[in-house]
This record gives sequence, structure tokens and C-alpha cells, in this order.
Amino acid sequence: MEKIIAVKGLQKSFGRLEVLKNLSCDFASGGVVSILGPNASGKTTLIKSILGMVIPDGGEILFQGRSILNTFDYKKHIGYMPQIGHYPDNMKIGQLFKMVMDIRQQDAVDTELLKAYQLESMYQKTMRTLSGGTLQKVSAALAFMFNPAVLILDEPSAGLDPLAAEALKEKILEEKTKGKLILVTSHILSEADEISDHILYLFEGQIKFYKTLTDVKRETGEQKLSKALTQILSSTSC
Ligand SMILES: Nc1ncnc2c1ncn2[C@@H]1O[C@H](COP(=O)(O)OP(=O)(O)OP(=O)(O)O)[C@@H](O)[C@H]1O
Repeated sequence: MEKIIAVKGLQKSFGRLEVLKNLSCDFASGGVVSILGPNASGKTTLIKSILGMVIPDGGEILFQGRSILNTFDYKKHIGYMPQIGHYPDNMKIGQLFKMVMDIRQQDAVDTELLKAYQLESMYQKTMRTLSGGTLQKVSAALAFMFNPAVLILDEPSAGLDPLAAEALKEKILEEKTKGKLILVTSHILSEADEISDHILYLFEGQIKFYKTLTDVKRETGEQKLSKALTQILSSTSC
């Protein structure tokens, strides 16, 4: 499959804390990559670097072969669902969607999640009154709304009720079949097991391994990702 994102020798420190240590990896279209690793291993910093929200100290990131440094245009090809969405407190859900469409000068192309989550019936609710899960639903609907080639989902199902999480999982699988790249950070291994083609495991800002899910299971002889990871990590110092 075509390589859409290339990360080369990425370095990032916050003060004296080295968060990404010369990290290199490629991501191809048409698959789900789960980015796993312990808390503070650098998962969010990696995806925020790809999104241009964190400026690396060294290395480079190419999107479709071009450096993302000082560019903005590539972002229209990425749908991003943050860990916690921050929206203007007094804005209503309907106004938020309209504002995003106005900024992009584009109507919503994909309203599947918006409908699945019945957000239209909540258009008059203001953002500050929403439950954490509803906020997540709004973020998910926005991420998929403009049919982007790449989706970056940061712990997407955290806070979603089981039905909403299932709808999101189905949506991810559906979009994958359309040839999209979907990067997902998660701590829920059963979910990663159901949706992933590749597992990228980060530890202390470095890639411990980046393999297909099939290889992870074959090499460990385990049927479940959770057991395979336990086996790999107990034999190393992660
Ligand atoms: N803006 C920032 N300023 C200072 N330190 C930061 C900043 N952003 C992240 N860090 C630190 O960088 C490290 C990596 O954070 P990051 O959010 O990338 O980890 P993560 O793997 O996504 O963690 P989690 O699984 O807990 O979400 C952490 O120690 C965090 O405190």
C-alpha cells in the first residue's frame, strides 16, 4: 500500500524530559495502526507532531512525500479526534458543526456517526452542559465528517458507552475498507485486537516494535493481543 506519512528521526523534549527519541516509522494507506504503550510513553506527542500541534526539536514528518513543516494544507486530509475535545463553552452543538463547515467552506460529507449518535436532536444543547461521553460523540462525528484520507483518533472510546463505542468501531472498520489510514491510540487491548492491522508499541519515546497484528500473534503463538503483549513485555524490560 502507498506510504502516506513518513516520520524520520523525530525528537521532542519538554524541558529536560526527552519524550520522543529519534523515532522513525512509516504509515501506509488502507489500514488501522494501533499505537500502544504505557502512560507517558509519547503516543499523544507523536500524533500531535503529525498534526502539527507539537513542533519537534529534530527530525521531520512527510505527508504524501512533503514535509509538514510550516504547511497547513495537508491538515484538510486528516480527521482528528482528541483525547478530550475543547470547544467554546457557550456554543451549541449545531452552531459548532456549522462553524466547522464555514471554516472549511465545505458541507458535511459523512453524517453517519452524527446520525448514529442522534446528535441532530441535541443541536440546541450548549457544549458546557454536555456529558463527557456526548462530547466524545461530537468529536467523533467531526473527525469523520469531511471524509478525510487519514483519521487520527486519540483514545477514541474512552468515555463512550458500549453501544457508542461499538458504532465507532464499525465506522473505523468501514472506513478502512475505503483505503484510509487510521491511527488509533488506545489502552483497550480487546478493541485494538478487533480493529488493528498493525501494532506500534512505544516505550519511553522509542518504538519497541512495529509489526502486523498477525505477526505479533504468530511469533508469540497467542490468539489474543493481550496475551501476546504480556508475553513480549514480560520477556523484555517494559
Ligand atoms: N505540553 C507539555 N509540556 C510538558 N510536558 C508534556 C507536554 N505534553 C506532554 N508532556 C509530557 O510528555 C510525556 C509524554 O506524554 P504523552 O501525552 O505523549 O504520553 P502518552 O503516551 O500519550 O500517555 P497516556 O497513555 O497517559 O495518554 C509525559 O511525561 C507528559 O507529561
